Amino acid sequence: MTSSTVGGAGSPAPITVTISGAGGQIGYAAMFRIASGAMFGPDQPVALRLLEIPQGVKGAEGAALELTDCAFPLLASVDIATAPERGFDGANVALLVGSRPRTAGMERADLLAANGAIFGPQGRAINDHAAEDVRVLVVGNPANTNALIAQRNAPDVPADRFTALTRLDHNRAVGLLAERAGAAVADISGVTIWGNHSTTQYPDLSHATVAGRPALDVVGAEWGRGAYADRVAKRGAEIIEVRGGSSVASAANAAIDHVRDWVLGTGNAAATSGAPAPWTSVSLPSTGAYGIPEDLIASVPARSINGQWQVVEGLSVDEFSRARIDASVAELAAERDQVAALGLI
Ligand SMILES: NC(=O)C1=CN([C@@H]2O[C@H](COP(=O)(O)OP(=O)(O)OC[C@H]3O[C@@H](n4cnc5c(N)ncnc54)[C@H](O)[C@@H]3O)[C@@H](O)[C@H]2O)C=CC1
Ligand SMILES: O=C([O-])CC(=O)C(=O)O
Repeated sequence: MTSSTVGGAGSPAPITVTISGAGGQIGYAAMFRIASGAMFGPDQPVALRLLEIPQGVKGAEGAALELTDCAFPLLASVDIATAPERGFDGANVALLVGSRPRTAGMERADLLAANGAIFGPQGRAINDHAAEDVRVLVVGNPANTNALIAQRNAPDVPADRFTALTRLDHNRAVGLLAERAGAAVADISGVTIWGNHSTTQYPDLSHATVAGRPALDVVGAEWGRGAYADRVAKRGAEIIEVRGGSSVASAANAAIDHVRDWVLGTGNAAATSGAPAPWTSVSLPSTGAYGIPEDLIASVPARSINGQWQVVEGLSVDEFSRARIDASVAELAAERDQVAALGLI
């Protein structure tokens, strides 16, 4: 709908980013940063596709007007769509943010059915219309199972292009650890979020370090495996209680971090230098690593190398961690069984 042209001769072709639920809060918080270059860097133009349902279109239209008013040099075009087929046409990156929130008295099966009605058709539209290199990040809850539904409805797209957001949980875990340890965020590494983006997730400090020292020694295992892990897992509810609304800017920031690291890489330099690369947490279709069944989309430690997520394998898992990982994976398996029973996958 609005349109401008970027760059001159030699400028790379724009990357098309589709945001579903673009008229909502996270979409609004994400799109200006994406248009400013936060996702792909200062030399890469972007084309934005804003996908909404009719009730949400006004929000997307208003945001598009403001995008024009920002005069972002990297923003090649903005289009608004209500049909997924058009919204995902040629998409290189798909951020699936719009979903059906749980309302009072709603059963989990009703929630999964309502989301199946969104993520099934969106998966099919991605399958049929997105660019060959499409990368999908599901933000809308229940994110892991919504990603599984979309993936199963897109049989022609490589399965590992479907991911769900646990980077927000990861960033929360890093931020809260740095705060407790009195350390800089840059001094923290080796944190992992395992399992589901839900309160069963396991924020794991077993391999984390603070300025090179084992994190569980720095903060104490009792706190690190107790109150801390609990607070990370329930941080979403804490934000809702304090703010009176769910996380928005931090969720948009995490989605941008996830896609930026996926496309630009977390470990390219280390892969060639032989130095250990930092990892992050990503909900990926399981490779079977760490005993996670292969048909689940579960959070694991991962690095992106040459544009592909690779699970960090071979980390030791003690009895405590095993039980916590298994509990969250069991919840994912139960969600998978429910959507399978509903015929959604
Ligand atoms: N994975 C994560 O870490 C996090 C996930 N979330 C989830 O992200 C989702 C979005 O959150 P907000 O932006 O705050 O919600 P919001 O309610 O402000 O926006 C959602 C938008 O999605 C649109 N929408 C609904 N169905 C759609 C469809 N079929 N196609 C296109 N658009 C559709 C709505 O019209 C609305 O504008 C929620 O499910 C929330 O629970 C939120 C924070 C963190
Ligand atoms: O519970 C919500 O809707 C928001 C959410 O996922 C989070 O903050 O982690």
